[in-house]
Amino acid sequence: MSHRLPEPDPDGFCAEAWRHTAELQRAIVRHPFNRALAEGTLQRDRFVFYLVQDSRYLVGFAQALAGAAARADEPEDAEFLARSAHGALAEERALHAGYFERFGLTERETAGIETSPTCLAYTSYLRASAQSSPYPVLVAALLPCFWVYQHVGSTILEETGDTAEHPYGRWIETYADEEFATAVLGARELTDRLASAADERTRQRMLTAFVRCSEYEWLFWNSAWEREQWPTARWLPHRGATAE
Ligand SMILES: Cc1ncc(C[n+]2csc(CCO)c2C)c(N)n1
Repeated sequence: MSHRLPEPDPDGFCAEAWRHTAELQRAIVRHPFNRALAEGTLQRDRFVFYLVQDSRYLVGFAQALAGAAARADEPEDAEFLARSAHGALAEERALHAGYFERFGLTERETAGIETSPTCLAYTSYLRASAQSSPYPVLVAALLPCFWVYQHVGSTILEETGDTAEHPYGRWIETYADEEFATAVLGARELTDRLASAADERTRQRMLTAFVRCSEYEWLFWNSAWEREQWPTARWLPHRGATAE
């Protein structure tokens, strides 16, 4: 079942951030990668590239969430952030046990796929935010990961309807399910609350972080569509994949 989210508080940060990125959010849903994913015509190697990058992304994202949990003022917020960090790592494990196995992906094949420039840039931005941005700015950087995915997942699910026979059904279900929708609402509520207590400069920085990470979400799908490589790789001996 699809779970469309209720609209955010119209006077809050989230409503403003979504309005600000509305065109980009539409472009994300309409990106050829997501069109092909919805239609079930996405080529295996594009999806494999995406899965491998995503499993690396999830580890970095979980580290940034754990950093946010360590900095939260309220125990409930720390619990939410730590639970989300656990969720991201559980998702990474599930990718391995589920899709990696289903697509017959061996360690050798995945190790041969270099972490892409986009994946490294996005995770590096999140890790750097966890280290040196004010806590509200870090939370705003983490929000697109929740919200943009839920938006894409629920929009695709509305188009596909029944996912039982869909080759990417499990992926679609994960990001359109109810538990995940609850997590998105939690992330939005936290972000709105921090923004309403923040000064104008911090709020501006929150918006900048939200926009940047929404851009990285687009870049992430685009990099899988194009199977983005390091243009410099041709001058280097073949490297096995590393975390960095
Ligand atoms: C590039 C990229 N962006 C967002 C997600 C979605 N996501 C991953 S973990 C998590 C929250 C914790 O369960 C969310 C929303 C993804 N998989 N890959």
